[in-house]
Amino acid sequence: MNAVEFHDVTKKRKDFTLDTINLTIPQGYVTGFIGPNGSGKTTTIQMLMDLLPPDSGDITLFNESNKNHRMKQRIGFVYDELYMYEEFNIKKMKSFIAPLYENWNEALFQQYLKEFDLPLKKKLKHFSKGMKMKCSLLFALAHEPEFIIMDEPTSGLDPIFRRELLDQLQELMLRDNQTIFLSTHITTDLERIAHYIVFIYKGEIIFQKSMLEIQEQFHIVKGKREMIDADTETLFSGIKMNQHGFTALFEGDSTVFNAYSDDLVIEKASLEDIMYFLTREGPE
Ligand SMILES: Nc1ncnc2c1ncn2[C@@H]1O[C@H](COP(=O)(O)OP(=O)(O)OP(=O)(O)O)[C@@H](O)[C@H]1O
Repeated sequence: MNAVEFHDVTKKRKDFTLDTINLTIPQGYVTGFIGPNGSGKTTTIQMLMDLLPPDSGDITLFNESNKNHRMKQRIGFVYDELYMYEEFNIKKMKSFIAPLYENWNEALFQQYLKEFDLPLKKKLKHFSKGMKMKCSLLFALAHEPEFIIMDEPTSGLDPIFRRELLDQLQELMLRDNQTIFLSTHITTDLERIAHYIVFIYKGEIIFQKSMLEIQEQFHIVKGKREMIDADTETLFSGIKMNQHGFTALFEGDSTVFNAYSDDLVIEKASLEDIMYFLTREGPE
């Protein structure tokens, strides 16, 4: 079962097009959403949350249209922009938000408020970026959503809270059928908690794969310069040359290089490596 499905979704903006997006977010797993700046991650999430209408295509949430407002009860949305409520403090915000949710858990709210060390009566406009993110997280978690959507949740957080947040998310995953979709530039966070990765670049989904497939399929290969010619070049992505040799990304079964094991170094590629080499113009 998928928590979310995008079917042929297209959105044109001034200098940018999200082009025929098809993606799924499987229920019960953590899916990481990665891509360089300006690739379309926030635009995709805004459309998912029905904050921005697509030009064409359709989006379903738990097999129903994402325009169905009942679905919002089941979602916790975490992001760092709370500007609508800048004049509010947490106490006032709670008086507006809590009644909207059937599953509002006041005890959990109080527990997180204490854990996150947030002031109840300070205006949100005086909050730091990290405090805003924690505040967004507080409200998202307090209604016990079964699906949490996060747009760069760890970006403004100090390393200690970031790690605590990841532990918290891992704990939430132990709950039945919890689903998390999380956009981030901190790919090492995803290497710790994600089961699936969606990679978007220039408005196109480049791949959607499980972490297991990624670990098995992507390799960094290093070798001598003279090994790169018109034929071998096509095997690799983002070839990087220097005076000592080449480094490139290889996608596939690395046993094809077994006969060259004395001349090549082959390592597993990290998510950062994959992003870097797939978006590089090579060879150079
Ligand atoms: N309101 C808008 N009007 C027109 N273009 C926009 C608007 N918001 C975003 N864009 C453009 O859409 C493209 C994708 O932006 P988006 O914020 O979705 O990318 P992103 O992957 O989330 O980037 P980042 O990692 O930098 O947050 C960019 O080229 C951006 O300039």
